[in-house]
Amino acid sequence: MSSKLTITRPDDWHVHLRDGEVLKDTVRDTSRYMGRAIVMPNLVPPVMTTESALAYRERILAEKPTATFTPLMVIYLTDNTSAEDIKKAKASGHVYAAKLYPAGATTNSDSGVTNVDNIKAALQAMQEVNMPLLVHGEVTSHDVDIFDREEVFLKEVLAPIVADYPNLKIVLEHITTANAVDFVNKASDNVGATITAHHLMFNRNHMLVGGIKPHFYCLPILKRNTHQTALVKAATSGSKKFFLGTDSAPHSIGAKESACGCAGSYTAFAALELYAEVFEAENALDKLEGFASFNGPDFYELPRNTDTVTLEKQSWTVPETLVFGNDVVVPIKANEEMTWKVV
Ligand SMILES: NC(=O)N[C@@H](CC(=O)O)C(=O)O
Ligand SMILES: [Zn+2]
Ligand SMILES: [Zn+2]
Repeated sequence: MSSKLTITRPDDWHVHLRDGEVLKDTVRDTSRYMGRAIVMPNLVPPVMTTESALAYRERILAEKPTATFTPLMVIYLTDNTSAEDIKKAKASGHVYAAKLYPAGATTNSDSGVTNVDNIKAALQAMQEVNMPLLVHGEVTSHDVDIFDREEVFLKEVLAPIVADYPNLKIVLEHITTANAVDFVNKASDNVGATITAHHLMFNRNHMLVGGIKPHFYCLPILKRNTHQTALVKAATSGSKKFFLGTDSAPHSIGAKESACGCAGSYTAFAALELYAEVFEAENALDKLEGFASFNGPDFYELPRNTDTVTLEKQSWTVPETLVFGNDVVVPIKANEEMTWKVV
């Protein structure tokens, strides 16, 4: 086993950089070796217009990311997003996608879409201008069990969208089930999916056995180990439909370790290292470059990065906390050993 691995510079196709005083910390971590990042728009208030996306982009750039880093902006779909809004976003040259949050499904999704019928004009325009639809794929009805919400979304919401807009590019974000893997595999090449490092490394036992561990609480929630196994198989399969999206979603320690803790896990401090552990355990390190550096840009029809990053076999301990503005965030695998390091 060689102790070094050099791959084309990766990108993160789903990340939460947040805003304000924490932005310098998230931008530093994500830009450390990611070439580009699809920046999620679920701020308060959300990034709903081209103007707010461009202003947010300027705030990110003002935090002086590494010279190799480019933020790719996303607008947040609401019941009121029009075809004109989409065309304007596309024409800006800096908005690369629009995001469907079913209203109430996850962190800061209250202004999201209440019924997909309300965004027909926007979806039609996205199909026309070739702007990908990014999807948080969970239904929100109270009578659907939280562990079934992704599976039900596939049947009730996503399948009709795929059928009605066959030329629309769709990324099913942060997939968590074997059902989602099957759905994406059976769909056309216009349908892809991101997979997080934490959904590859963990299942619901990690979150719930031996005490409830809030830092594993994210949405869609970790599922049983059979689903985890299906995700690992998909990510390491070499299929071009699956690509790296960390869904790194930091919340301050107090917001997580709470009687009503926020959903989201922080992984951007060591994203590629976490994925490398998973791929190595599967004897699939040769598939990491496709997943991390090729499949995403190919799906988005963007050029692949042209320089490289090198991972080295190196043991190090994840800090207990990391600086997060004036507060701290507890990273995934806090106090635990890592085996790879980007050098
Ligand atoms: N994944 C999460 O658990 N949380 C994300 C929102 C999201 O991506 O659904 C966040 O913004 O905190
Ligand atoms: Zn989400
Ligand atoms: Zn997310």
